[in-house]
Amino acid sequence: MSFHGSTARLSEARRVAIFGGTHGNEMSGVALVNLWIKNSDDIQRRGVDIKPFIANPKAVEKCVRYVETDLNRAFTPENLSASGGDEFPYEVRRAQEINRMFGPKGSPEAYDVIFDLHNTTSNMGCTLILESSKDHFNLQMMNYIKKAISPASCLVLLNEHPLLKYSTCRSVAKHAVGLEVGPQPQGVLRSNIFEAMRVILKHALDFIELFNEGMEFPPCTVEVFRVNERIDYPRDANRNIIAMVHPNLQDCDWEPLNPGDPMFQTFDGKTIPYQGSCTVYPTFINEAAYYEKQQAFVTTRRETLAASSIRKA
Ligand SMILES: CC(=O)N[C@@H](CC(=O)O)C(=O)O
Ligand SMILES: [Zn+2]
Repeated sequence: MSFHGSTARLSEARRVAIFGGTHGNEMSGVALVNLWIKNSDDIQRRGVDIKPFIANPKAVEKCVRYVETDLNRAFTPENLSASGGDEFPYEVRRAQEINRMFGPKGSPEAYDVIFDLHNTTSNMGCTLILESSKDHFNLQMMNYIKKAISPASCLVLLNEHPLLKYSTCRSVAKHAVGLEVGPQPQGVLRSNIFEAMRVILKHALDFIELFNEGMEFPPCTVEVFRVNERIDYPRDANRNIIAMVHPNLQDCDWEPLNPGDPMFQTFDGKTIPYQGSCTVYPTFINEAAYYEKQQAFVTTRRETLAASSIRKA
């Protein structure tokens, strides 16, 4: 990235991938990517090579999140640099293959953008997930999408936490964009969720086309929700869950949770309040896939990021 005046000059985004089925039971991404593999009319853009791709075909076939280990946690430097083969879990071998096809991660040959399509059982609506607050291309894309879909809304989750960040499939690309749409049960297709995902992708690809054509995007600000803390369910000495998300919190993703507000409800009816020190914005509330990760929800803090003006180099 170089600066002329205050405009960042960035290389164009010629190679773009759309991943569905990173988790085999999140059906909107699976259906959209399979549709686009058959007929790519919707995703053609001038001057951009766009590849729709099923990331975890074995998990899709079985309609499970993963076969042996979570593919969206597998793109660690250790996994990607390991040599050998058969002794590794299927998803680790698949991560190495994806890294060869779309990476190598961190190299100049890597794909420019990877969109990774997910569904959540939480009531999160349309959420775009970023991994860096310093990626001005992605911040400008967020601003573009938010304006384009208005008055509908989509929120930006920033997962830049030193301990809570994980090694995603999309992190192979120079610009990683997660798209999380819910609520939708695992293994289920809902037309409204499918449609919301399709429309966001349409605007995202429009942004890339305009950028490649030389449009300058002026400075802007983007509201993001930065991942702050992971909250587990209350458990007994045997690690069994003893409470559920409180009815006042259930489905209230992105709404402020204040100290003292009800958070969990025990099986015998007692309320457990939130005891943090300030207002937070919970999300991924009661996500089905996160029971095994000991996570009832994640708290976020709202902040405003400044994006510099950008233009193709
Ligand atoms: C429900 C779900 O799978 N969420 C994604 C979020 C992401 O892509 O960062 C995950 O845990 O990998
Ligand atoms: Zn997922």
